[in-house]
Amino acid sequence: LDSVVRRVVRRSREREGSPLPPGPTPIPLLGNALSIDIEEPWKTYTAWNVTYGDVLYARLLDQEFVVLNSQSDAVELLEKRSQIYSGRPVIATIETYGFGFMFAFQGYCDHWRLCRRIFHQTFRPDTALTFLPMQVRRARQMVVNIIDDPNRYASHYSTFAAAVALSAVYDYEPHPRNDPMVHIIDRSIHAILPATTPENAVLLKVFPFLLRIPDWLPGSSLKREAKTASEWAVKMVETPYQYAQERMEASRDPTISMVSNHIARMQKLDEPYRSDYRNALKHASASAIIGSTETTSSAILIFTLAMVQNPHVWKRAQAEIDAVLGMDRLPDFEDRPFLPYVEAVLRETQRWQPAAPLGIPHATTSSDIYKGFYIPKGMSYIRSSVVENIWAMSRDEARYPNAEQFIPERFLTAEGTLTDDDPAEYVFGFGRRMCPGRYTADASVWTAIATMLGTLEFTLAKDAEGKDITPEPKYVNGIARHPKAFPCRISPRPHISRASLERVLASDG
Ligand code: HEM
Repeated sequence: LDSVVRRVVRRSREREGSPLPPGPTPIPLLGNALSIDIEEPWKTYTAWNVTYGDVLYARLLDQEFVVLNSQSDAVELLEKRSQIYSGRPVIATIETYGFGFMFAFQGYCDHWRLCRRIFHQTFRPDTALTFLPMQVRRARQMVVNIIDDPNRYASHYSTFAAAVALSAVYDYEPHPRNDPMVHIIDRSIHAILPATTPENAVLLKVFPFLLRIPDWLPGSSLKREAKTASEWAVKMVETPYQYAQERMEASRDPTISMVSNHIARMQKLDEPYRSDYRNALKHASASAIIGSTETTSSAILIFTLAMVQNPHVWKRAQAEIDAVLGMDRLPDFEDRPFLPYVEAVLRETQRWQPAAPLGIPHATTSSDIYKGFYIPKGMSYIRSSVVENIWAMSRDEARYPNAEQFIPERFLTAEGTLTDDDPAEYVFGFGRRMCPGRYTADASVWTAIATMLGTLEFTLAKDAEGKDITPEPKYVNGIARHPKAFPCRISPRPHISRASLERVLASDG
């Protein structure tokens, strides 16, 4: 009791009379747990905006959240005061599930710094440019796979997303289907997803004994899930790394990838720094694969949903592509500046259903005062996060009238040129923890969308009686969010065939 009293006194001294940001009144112990939509908390925080304003405070059991609903506050704190806003809260389940290697979830420490530096050397804007031809080739291969087997479109999207990352990081070219490395990634992501849902994180925190109960007792499924996930985590870190290492040793021609570049650098280092570096390289590499697969494929799924629901959009985009490129060429990056409507479709895809609606929570390394409010320190006697509510930014009705609707035209001027409003300024997060894969992500999603628009049509699926099936998407929610595959019909445009695409792919080399 004495220590709790001391902490409360210390905190009230720190606060110097500044109140916490406004928010609904918490009830003892549970806090606001009963009024937060645990499945989609971003929607609750967005709804609270009206009553409590842009900066608000909520508590869920012993976790407290300062939620930033506006882009300007997120820039003000997470960017301009990034020195103290770049930590991460501890998410109990991540470690338990064996995914502590992901630097996205590590605090503001030296290991995170080294991982991020290694990552940045490969994915910064100028080096990311070298991936563009590979990304175009992969997008075209994805369309061939869709034409071959349209019903498994969601799986082709994840293969595309994984293939881009695997090429860049390990110089690994997966098979279009049933690739063993893609299988490891898929299984790992599915194993870790439950750990990132707030329900499981809270369950494990409140009932940590769930991890210790015998396998045969009811309730032991969490323990089993955690064990399976940890096994996949080891495979995820080690298998592709070994592949790259062995390939490098066996080959006389130098391979070009993040891992081979850094292994070469590492040889010049002395122990023990060399083993720290090797660890960081393995962790940065596996983080890149996990960070890119779910988010990139989610964006393409969201795009597909928007196209099926709004056929006038893909028709207008195709008219633009045909007018600029003609009918005998597929979009490439040099066409990008001349396709403003396609760009507007990309922006609206990112805004309409952001793939990471709350980003990844930040934590402060010391307390702060902002707009007269007290912002608690990340690791005080209760854990505090500072959350960027990307969902709320995308739902700002003053900036995006009819925000629930998919309207690419909102990013175009009356003359058809692009406006200055680019959701990339918030969908990738803020400050020192901002998504370091964003240049590659943007290029992957653009080339996927542009290639699909140039080659495919998106219509409603029909039921057994020939009636249209209207998709009612269900979302899988965690830190990242994606719609589950829904019935739809994706077919080649009349002038496109598998053979014509194969010819293009052969000439791509
Ligand atoms: C549409 C695609 C993507 C979206 C919407 C997205 C979004 C985000 C967001 C919101 C964050 C958290 C930022 C913050 O804390 O403020 C993040 C972090 C991260 N992203 Fe992405 N991302 C995407 C693709 C990628 C790709 C392709 C990669 C890898 C090549 C990647 C790797 C990472 C990593 C490693 C972090 C953690 C950074 C850190 O904690 O220092 N992401 N991403």
